Parts: sequence; C-alpha cells; structure tokens
Amino acid sequence: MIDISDVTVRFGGVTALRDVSVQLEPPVVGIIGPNGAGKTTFLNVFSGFVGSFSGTISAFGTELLDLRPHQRARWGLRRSFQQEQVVDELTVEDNVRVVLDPLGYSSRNREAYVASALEFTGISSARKVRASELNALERRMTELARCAAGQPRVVLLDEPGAGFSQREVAHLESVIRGMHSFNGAMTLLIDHDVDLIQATCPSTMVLNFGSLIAVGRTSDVLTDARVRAVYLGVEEAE
Ligand SMILES: Nc1ncnc2c1ncn2[C@@H]1O[C@H](COP(=O)(O)OP(=O)(O)OP(=O)(O)O)[C@@H](O)[C@H]1O
Repeated sequence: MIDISDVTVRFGGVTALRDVSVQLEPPVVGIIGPNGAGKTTFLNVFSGFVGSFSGTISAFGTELLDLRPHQRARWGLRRSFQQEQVVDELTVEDNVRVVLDPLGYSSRNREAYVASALEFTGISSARKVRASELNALERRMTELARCAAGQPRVVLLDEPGAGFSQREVAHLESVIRGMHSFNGAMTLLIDHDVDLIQATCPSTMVLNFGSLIAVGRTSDVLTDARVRAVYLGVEEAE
C-alpha cells in the first residue's frame, strides 16, 4: 500500500497540490483530472523532481521522500514521462539495460531481466534494433520494458496512451494490466483516456486544482456527480 499524507506543492503563487492525503492499493491506480490539476506534479513528488513540498509518502513501509532519487530507483521506483525518454542511438535491449545497470544486479540476472521484460512487452523480436528505427508503439513498449524490468515496486506512468489508436491502446492496456502479475509492481497511471483507465484500474483518484476530490472504485468515481462535472464536463440534470 502507498500511504500519502498531507502532500502540498507550491510553485510561487500556484498551489499545484493541496493537502493531498490518500491510501492507494495495488495493482493499478488511475489518476485523472483536468489539465493543470496537479497529476504530473503528484508523480514528480514520488520521483524527487519537486524541490519544495511538504507531506509524506510511505510506500510498502518505506518513507520514499527520505530517499534520494537514485536510492528510489534502487528501491524499485520506475517512471515513464509524457515526453518519451527512449535513447535513439541505443538498441531496444540497451535501452532497457541502461536502466538496470546502476541497480547492482549480476550481469546474468540483468540479462534475464532484460529478456523477460522485452518478452512481456512484446518487443523481443526488435531487441537488436536501434530505437531510431522503431515506430511509436514500439518506442512506448521499450519505455514500458524499462519500467517493467528487474524488481520494480512502484511504476509511475504519465499518459502512456496519448497519441495511440484504439488497437495500439489495446496492447498497452494488456501490458499495464499484466504488470502486477509479471513483476509484483504497483502501477500509478495518469491518462486522459477514460476507457484505458476503466480497463486497467480497479481504483482511481481524481485531482482538481491540486485537491483530491474523489477516490475509490473506478466505476464509482466515474459516475460521481462532482467528477463528471469537473472532469468529464457533464452537468447533472436537476
Ligand atoms: N515547475 C513548475 N513551475 C511552475 N508551475 C508549475 C510547474 N510545474 C507545474 N506547474 C503548475 O502546477 C499546476 C499543475 O500542473 P501539472 O503539470 O501537475 O498538471 P497536470 O494535471 O499534470 O496537467 P496535464 O493534464 O495538462 O498534464 C499547473 O498550474 C502548472 O502550471
């Protein structure tokens, strides 16, 4: 379980997150909300990319915010970004290897982790291909393999579905749904694709102007009147 307590982030006059307290359970939690609601900032606090914040995040008994960013990686925190981070000059398998290299695995274990992550995300056949030659879905799968490889405990995905067709999202969906069985990791998933959230996340939290306005079973959250009004743009009939 991840226990988030009173997390507040301010950027000058903007309060990006305001006293967010919530407990999140595996396997996958959706994070939704309008543009600028604070979703990426929320993941940035996990990753250590926010200089000034208050509050605590306890993940499976570890106080994450006491760890330095490289210690969080060793602990098992992984992340994909809105702007993808695949390195064009490296092959698919080297893109995964470079994530595992600093984590202290033996080379035998590392190679086994790379191979199984590529298998899991469905891009084994492209393992020797330079990333510059991949299509957009293969690049996204390379990123997911980077997140899935080794022994991650928490995987943070920031809009992995953006820009993909329905058929492509179906593959993404199966990888996200399979992550917990594959390696035991819990996933936090930001996406504007409500169908993807519904298909992959048993529970979902909703941010609006930096505040948590709903959390619970995804089906309940998506039918909540306040959520529908602020996020889905649906006014309830009087
Ligand atoms: N480094 C920063 N400096 C100043 N303001 C920031 C910074 N990062 C985020 N903000 C502001 O904090 C608020 C929350 O931004 P954030 O990117 O977390 O929202 P979001 O919900 O992820 O939005 P989107 O769905 O558009 O990605 C916004 O008002 C944004 O402009």
